Amino acid sequence: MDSTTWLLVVSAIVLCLSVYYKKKRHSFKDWGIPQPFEVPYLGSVPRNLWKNYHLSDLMKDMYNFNKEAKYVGMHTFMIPVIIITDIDLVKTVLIKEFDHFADHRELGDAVGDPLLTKNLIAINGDKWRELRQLLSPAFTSSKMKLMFELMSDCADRFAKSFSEQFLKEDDTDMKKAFTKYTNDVIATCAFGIEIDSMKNPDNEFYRYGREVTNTDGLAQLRAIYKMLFMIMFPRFAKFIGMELMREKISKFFIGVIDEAIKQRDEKGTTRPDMLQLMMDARDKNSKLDLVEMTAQAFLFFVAGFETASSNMSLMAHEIAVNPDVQEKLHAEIDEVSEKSGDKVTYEAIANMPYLDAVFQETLRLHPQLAFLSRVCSKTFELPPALPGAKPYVMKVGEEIMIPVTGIHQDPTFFEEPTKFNPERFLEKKITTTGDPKSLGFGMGPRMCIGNRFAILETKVLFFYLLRKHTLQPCSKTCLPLKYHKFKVGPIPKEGFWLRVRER
Ligand code: HEM
Repeated sequence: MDSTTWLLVVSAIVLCLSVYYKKKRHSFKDWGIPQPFEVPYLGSVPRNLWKNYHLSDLMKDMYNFNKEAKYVGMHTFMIPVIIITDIDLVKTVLIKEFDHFADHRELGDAVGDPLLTKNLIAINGDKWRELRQLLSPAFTSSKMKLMFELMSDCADRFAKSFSEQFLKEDDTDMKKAFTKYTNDVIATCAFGIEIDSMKNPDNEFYRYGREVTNTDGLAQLRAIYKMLFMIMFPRFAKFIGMELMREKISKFFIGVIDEAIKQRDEKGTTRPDMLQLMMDARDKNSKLDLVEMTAQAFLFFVAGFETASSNMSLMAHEIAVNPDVQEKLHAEIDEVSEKSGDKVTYEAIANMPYLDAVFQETLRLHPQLAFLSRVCSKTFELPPALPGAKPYVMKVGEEIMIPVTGIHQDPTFFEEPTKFNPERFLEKKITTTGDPKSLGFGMGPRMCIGNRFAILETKVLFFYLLRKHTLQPCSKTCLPLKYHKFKVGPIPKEGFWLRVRER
């Protein structure tokens, strides 16, 4: 081909692409919805790739893009998204009008693995309502009280191994250590299996847990883009055999649950764990089959393993770099320890206001999810984005996001928002449930079902850990803390390193 032909071909391609783009992209501006500059076809995604820009920075920018607006618009690649920035409207979509925004984006047919598509977070509509109702009794305070012993044993054992392994080290990889604890807690509470990952880090649970929640290098970013590709081009993804998780892993987890159920059914034994509660629900109305039970246990495993351990790492980091906070926490732990002796009780842990405030402040300053997401399930008219603009009618399938990091760092809600200050939660003006300014566990009927579980396992861990240890920054500690742009969660590039010393 000569150069003129090349030029014609390239121009024709560019023309086709721009006509297609104009036809497909959402014209937010026609509705008076503010929208920042975006790259054609990629939307706001590239912002996340240049400079040191983390997803939470994107959410802060979107929240602050137009302070007058109730919502703004952006695209994730070609998918249009409405970002809700008005706090009353946040409450409306998450609670008051929940029926219109009850769904999550589905992974679609391309993701064939039932463990990823049949779990609570992935399903919608009546199926979700039924399953949520069925699983909710497993997470009540009384059930947490029953599981407390299992957690407490793991925390006590973990703290002892922690001393043996890390007191002589100059620096300790805290996230790696905490995933061993969260792995053991969730294995015992969700799967009914007792493991000691500090002593035996080669167990399959721990190995597969690390694989499915891999946040090293570009692995996590690759997985997210793969997932978006599967959502946008499901048939092509299926055709080329794309998979999000190795089949071997899925088979392993189904095998574990199958074996545990068989053993309990045969021997007639019971155990105060999540599997037992699902088995009881199965016996009452037989709505849960083996794969569905495994899908739930698997989701609890992933959430418990990764989200909870990241949150613990951030809490440890803030405790280490804020000696005044650590001092107050030590004082509270010593007081409770004196009264309760070697083994702490559920009631004692539940009545530690400073420990609670440190947990809440960690989740405020470093929410695990930078945004909450909902898909419109019934047409809904949003009020005008700006005074004088038209109301926007959201259609079924359109997506909204709530920019959690933007809200959590808004100085009108939190004085000196970037400062780690647990005292603000001692005043009890803000609660983690039912307050649209505090969204670390989400809000409304679709909020985190495991929030009590996560709070309890974290508190009991820090009780046993800080009773005997002091946490200090070391040469590898990321200071000031900066999340790595390629990680989805709030994780620094170098990970979470601290020095641990005996008190
Ligand atoms: C500190 C640890 C954790 C944090 C910060 C966290 C946070 C969240 C958030 C923000 C959501 C979305 C809520 C929404 O969209 O409104 C969520 C959903 C969920 N979380 Fe957690 N989570 C944690 C630990 C856990 C644990 C330990 C479990 C299970 C044992 C769990 C199970 C779930 C489930 C099943 C959902 C989906 C609920 C639904 O769609 O109905 N989470 N979590």
